[in-house]
Amino acid sequence: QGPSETVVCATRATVMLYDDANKKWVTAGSGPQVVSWVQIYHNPGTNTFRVVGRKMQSDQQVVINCAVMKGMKYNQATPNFHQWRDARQVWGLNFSTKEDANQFASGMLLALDQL
Ligand SMILES: CC(=O)N[C@@H](Cc1ccccc1Cl)C(=O)N1CC[C@@H]2C=C[C@H]3CC[C@@H](C(=O)N4CC[C@@H]5C=C[C@H]6CC[C@@H](C(=O)O)N6C(=O)[C@H]54)N3C(=O)[C@H]21
Repeated sequence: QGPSETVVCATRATVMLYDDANKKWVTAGSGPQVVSWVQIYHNPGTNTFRVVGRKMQSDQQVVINCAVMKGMKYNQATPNFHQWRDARQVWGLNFSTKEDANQFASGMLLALDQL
């Protein structure tokens, strides 16, 4: 979180990427598939939002750092798996509970609404 950023929401999720070449979902980041702490940051100065996720393990590896684009479609494919496209790839968040999923979705929809 930068100095001028506030946290819109924060949940646990496994961050995934769709590997178009091999037509399969892969977990983002290197090493073992662990749950990440995924937050949406808001920079009120520029009115921009970004999704930042860090593995909940010792190295806190950043596995996603992606801008929320105006007009982006946030697809709630299932109650526990939500996805969206950015310019280059498709991101997926696999939530352990519907509550976590709903928490994140409401933060994302709020962000999209403010852009
Ligand atoms: C028009 C458009 O871009 N369409 C996108 C969706 C979209 C629409 C509108 C705006 C943005 C986006 Cl993103 C699109 O169709 N895409 C995005 C890439 C994704 C890839 C595969 C196929 C395989 C079937 C489906 C899928 O992924 N699905 C089903 C639930 C299922 C749930 C869990 C995740 C977890 C890992 C994998 C699994 O279970 O092993 N998995 C799944 O298997 C998960 N799908 C999709 O979903 C595909």
